[in-house]
Amino acid sequence: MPFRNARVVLSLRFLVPVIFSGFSLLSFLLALLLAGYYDPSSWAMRFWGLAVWTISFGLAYAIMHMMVRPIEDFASRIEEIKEKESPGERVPTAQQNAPPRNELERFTQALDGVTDMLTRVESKTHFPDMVGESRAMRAVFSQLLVVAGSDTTALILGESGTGKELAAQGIHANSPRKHGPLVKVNCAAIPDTLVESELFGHEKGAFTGATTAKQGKFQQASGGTIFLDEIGDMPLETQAKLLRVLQDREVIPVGGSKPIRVDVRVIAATNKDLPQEVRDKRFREDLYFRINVFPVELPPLRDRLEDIPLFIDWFAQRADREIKITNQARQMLLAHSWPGNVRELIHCLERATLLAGKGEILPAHLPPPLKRALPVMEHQQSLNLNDRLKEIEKTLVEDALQRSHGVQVRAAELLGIQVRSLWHRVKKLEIDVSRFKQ
Ligand SMILES: Nc1ncnc2c1ncn2[C@@H]1O[C@H](COP(=O)(O)OP(=O)(O)OP(=O)(O)O)[C@@H](O)[C@H]1O
Repeated sequence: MPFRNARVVLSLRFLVPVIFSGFSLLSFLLALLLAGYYDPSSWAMRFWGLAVWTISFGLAYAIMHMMVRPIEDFASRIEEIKEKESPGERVPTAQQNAPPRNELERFTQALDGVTDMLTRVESKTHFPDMVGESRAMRAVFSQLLVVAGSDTTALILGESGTGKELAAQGIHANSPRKHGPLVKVNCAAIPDTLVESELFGHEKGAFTGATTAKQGKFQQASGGTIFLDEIGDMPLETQAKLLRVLQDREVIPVGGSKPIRVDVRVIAATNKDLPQEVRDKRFREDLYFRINVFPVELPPLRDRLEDIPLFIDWFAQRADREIKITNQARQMLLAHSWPGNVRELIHCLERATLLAGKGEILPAHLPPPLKRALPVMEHQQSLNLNDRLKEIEKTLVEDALQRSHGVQVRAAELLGIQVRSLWHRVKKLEIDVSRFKQ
């Protein structure tokens, strides 16, 4: 969006005068034509034509310049303030890192920065418990904020430990139902036979052991939100009943016959591939469509490694102590693929701070899977600068190719470079692109 703004500004500055002077010239010629003085071979007419064009261009340019200049100055001032307030705080992308080549880029970068700053401030206010300033997380925060404002069913997707439950809490806390209850149900943790009575309640004597009538979670959540965690593990029979509740907004307790109205907003979450579950007939297709109204996908930690330093600071704040970490240990945290995501990172930091005592966290304090990166890092450190840069470049290019499944135009976009430049690098680094194609 800011890019477009900058373009608009430039168009205003140059295009408007060109159009305006063009029209002036045309009107001048038309006036001569109508008055019967039009003669293309006349030097006087050419002279006055040129004069009309130049004067109208100059006039329009001066007016546009006066209007546009304050906007550009404003953008530069914000850029300066931002630099002073948070020097080096952000991890810039390849494109952001490059110095601006012209006015247009300077302007675009300044406005991009303002947008970034605003969303970071916003996400900290709205989701104080969620750490993350990476682009991927800021995209998630905006989606969470959008869905929070409505009563729509939200479906949170993502690997285990990526923060799905925190996201659900965030949606509820930012929703108009925030003063109502947030009731959590872990569909995977309840025995199949009890899921229905847990969700919808039961009447007295509905089954052996039901000595009293009991309200279900849907009723408990009335006026608020119900969070159906691990919905992919819900038994098929209960899925059919849940579908009816979502359609009719009524529950019938087990053993009962009278429907009870419920006013509940539903948030569901799963780490399962629901379309695959549907194909395997373990999840009802109609329920999938019913809950897949507004899906939000939480990125795995390996796709937002730039958030790791923030997690270290956040962890130190929670532990109420300063945590020092050696450069090598930090590099190891960044080199790990974090299959257990944030949960694994938190456990790793807990363990390392305990082992480190009052000292710095060293590579030795990190768990064995992280130490696997050590030989690679040592190998990298033994290389000279050019070879190290070449290895890093190769890793980044290969990573982009991996993520784009070998589509080079997409990989170039991910890297923020021209596709020609990518071709050159692929050749120079002797990368076989075909192995990334699906
Ligand atoms: N962005 C985050 N900021 C702070 N803590 C986080 C973040 N994401 C996850 N956590 C922490 O990681 C742990 C796991 O998070 P959570 O239970 O929300 O994940 P989940 O995706 O629901 O996991 P699962 O699928 O296994 O239930 C929790 O301790 C949570 O506080």
